[in-house]
This record gives sequence, structure tokens and C-alpha cells, in this order.
Amino acid sequence: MDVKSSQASPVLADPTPVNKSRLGVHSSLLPSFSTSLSAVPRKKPGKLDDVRSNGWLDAMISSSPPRKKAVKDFNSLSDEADIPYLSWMIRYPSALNSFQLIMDVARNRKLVIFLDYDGTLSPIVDDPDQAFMSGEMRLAVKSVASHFPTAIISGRSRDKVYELVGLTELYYAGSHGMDIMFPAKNTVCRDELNCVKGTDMEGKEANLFQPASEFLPMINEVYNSLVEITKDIKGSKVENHKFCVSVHYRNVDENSWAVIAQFVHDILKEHPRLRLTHGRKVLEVRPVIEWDKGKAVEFLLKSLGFSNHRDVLPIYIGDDRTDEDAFKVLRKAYRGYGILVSAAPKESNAFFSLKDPSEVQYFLESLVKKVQQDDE
Ligand SMILES: O=P(O)(O)OC[C@H]1O[C@H](O[C@H]2O[C@H](CO)[C@@H](O)[C@H](O)[C@H]2O)[C@H](O)[C@@H](O)[C@@H]1O
Repeated sequence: MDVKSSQASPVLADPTPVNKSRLGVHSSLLPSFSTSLSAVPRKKPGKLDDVRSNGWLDAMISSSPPRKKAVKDFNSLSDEADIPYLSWMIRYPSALNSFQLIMDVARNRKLVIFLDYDGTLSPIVDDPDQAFMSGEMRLAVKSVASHFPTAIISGRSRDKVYELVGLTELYYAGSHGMDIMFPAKNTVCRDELNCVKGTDMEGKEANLFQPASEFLPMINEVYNSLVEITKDIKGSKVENHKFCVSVHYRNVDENSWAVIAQFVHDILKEHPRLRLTHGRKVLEVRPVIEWDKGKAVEFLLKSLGFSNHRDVLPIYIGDDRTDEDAFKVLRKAYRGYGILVSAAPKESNAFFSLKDPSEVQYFLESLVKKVQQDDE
């Protein structure tokens, strides 16, 4: 169903120039790591210099802004500490305040919604196994999916994210888009080589696109090695997401971050066909194949028959660095809108911003309300 609007404004305007500079922390501000090894392991990591000089530590430190309390009144200007955030919002306007503008651009076009999971639909919490979405958020996502094609694209395994979301109305892409399931009926799989037929959670015929399937044994092996070598680092956690592995350091003493990074660095040195990406207080090991959340968005749009730029307006909502690939794809040729979920200023390829998952929920509910009003 399309969103209708009374005002015509077909131009997909770019409200902000993108500053590509990175928010880094100078290495002179880093803590000393000389005492960290006592906390750690039987197997020794390689020289810790690697991860200091290659920028990993800077990236790790800036990888997740401190969590703030949800702000109920998103128009409030009262908190002086929020001035940097408010000036950042001039470049990344609130998708709530810009809602009418987005609806004007969506006029006579089909909205297709892409959602990240952690930090977008569920708040960031210390334990990844406790990252649940609220019942209200589930209802909002379900309602959106009943009006617009909606996909979840997560770094988690597809099974895990489905278990957390629990809705059959959506398309699911796990492992940063390296594991995509979509119905076989009325769709085309654009890459026959990497597509197999399967059945979805309801037993219906589905296409399964897995461009990294040859990496499965390697990922399992690396997962086992990472579990073993990090087991004495207090607070570390390694997750197997089928086509990628997550190494969490959110709960690790900052003095041991260099050690955990160096272990991952050493593993990657032994496996040149794997690479690293940074998430929120997590190091993610994945195949070197040219595939990411941006490619997954393009793939789904094509496979589901939504590749015509003039008829379709894709919106992608996400909060971390891996979502930037999707924002870039949408920004290219003013194809659609990326919406960054962030309570702190950060550089992004997104057009708009939302402060936290509660604002995401409100935005999704507003989409549903708008389409219901138009149908009346
Ligand atoms: O692509 P996403 O759906 O956003 O998944 C990215 C990673 O999310 C999870 O980790 C993040 O959320 C955790 C729970 O709030 C938090 O504890 C952690 O620090 C975050 O990095 C997930 O556990 C990772 O495996 C995903 O890659």
C-alpha cells in the first residue's frame, strides 16, 4: 500500500552534506595496557602493538556512545548537555519532525521498510541474550509489515533474530545479510548460484540466499578457537552467527581490550579470507566476500520486485557502523532514506535520525496511522 499525501514534493532532498571524518580518540588518550595481561589467558596474544597501530583500539573505544535515558519529549531544548546533540540534529534532522516531508516524498510510491534489530528495535543491554524487544514494539513492527513490505537485516544469525522478533509477516536477513530468506512465490532469486529452495517458519516454500555458504566450516573453526582463547578474559563473549562471529567486549575491563583485539587480529592473520568489522562494543569476524547490509538491501529490493527507483521509497533504520553500508546504498542517487538511531552525535550516511528505539516505535506507529487515515 502506498502512502498518500496532500502535498506534492517529489524531490528526495539531501538535508545535510556528509562529513566523512571519523570520530576517533587520539592514541595519547588511551590507557596503558601494560598491566592487562595478568587478567588473561593461557595462550598469549601476538604483539599488542598491532592493534594499537592499525586503529582497531581507537575504533573500539568510539564504537558505542554511552547509553542515555530515553527522552520522552523529543522537542525539549531544556537540557544544556544536549546542545552538541541538538546542533548535530541540524545535519541529521529528526525523522519524527521531518515526518510530513518524508510522507510527501513517499506520495504515490511504495514504501519498503528495512529494520536493524539491536539498538533499533531493542535497546542496547549488557547481555546480548537479554536483548528483547517490547510487546509494543513487536506490535508496531507487525502493523507496519501488514501495510508495507518489511525486512529485518541483522548481524545476528537469521534463526536467532527470528526467535527474538517472532513475527512471520517479515523477511529476515541474518549474518549481516549473508543469509536471506524470502518467499518463493512471486519472487525471483537474482543469484541462482547462491540460492537454494527451502521452507520458511510456516512451512511455506522459500528462497534461501547464502552467498558465503562455503565459509561455514571456517567460521565454525574460528568460533571454536575464539571461544577457547578468550575464555579467561572476564566479561568477553563470543557468538556464532553462522556466517560471522561476534566477539563482545562491552563487559570486559578496558585494560584488556587490547588483548582481546590482538587475539582476533592473530586469528585473522591465520585466516586471510576473513575480515573484521566493528559494531557496538563488538568485533565481528566475517568472510572477505563483497557482501554487506547494503548489498542485502539491493538484493531484496530486486528479488521482491521493488527495484524501480521512481515507484519505490526504501527506508532503512539502523544504529551501528554495519548499517552505514545500507545508508550509503540509499543515499546513492537519492534512492531512499537512511535513518540513524543515535542518542549521541556521530557521522553517518543516513539522512535523518531518531534518538532511541522508543522513537523508532513512534515513527513506525506514525507510518501506520498515516496509511490508515489515507484509507478512510
Ligand atoms: O545488526 P544488529 O541486529 O544490530 O546486530 C548487531 C550486533 O548486535 C548484538 O550486539 C549488540 O547488542 C547487544 C545487546 O544489546 C549488546 O550487548 C552488544 O554490545 C551490541 O554489540 C549481537 O549480540 C551481535 O552479535 C550483533 O552482531
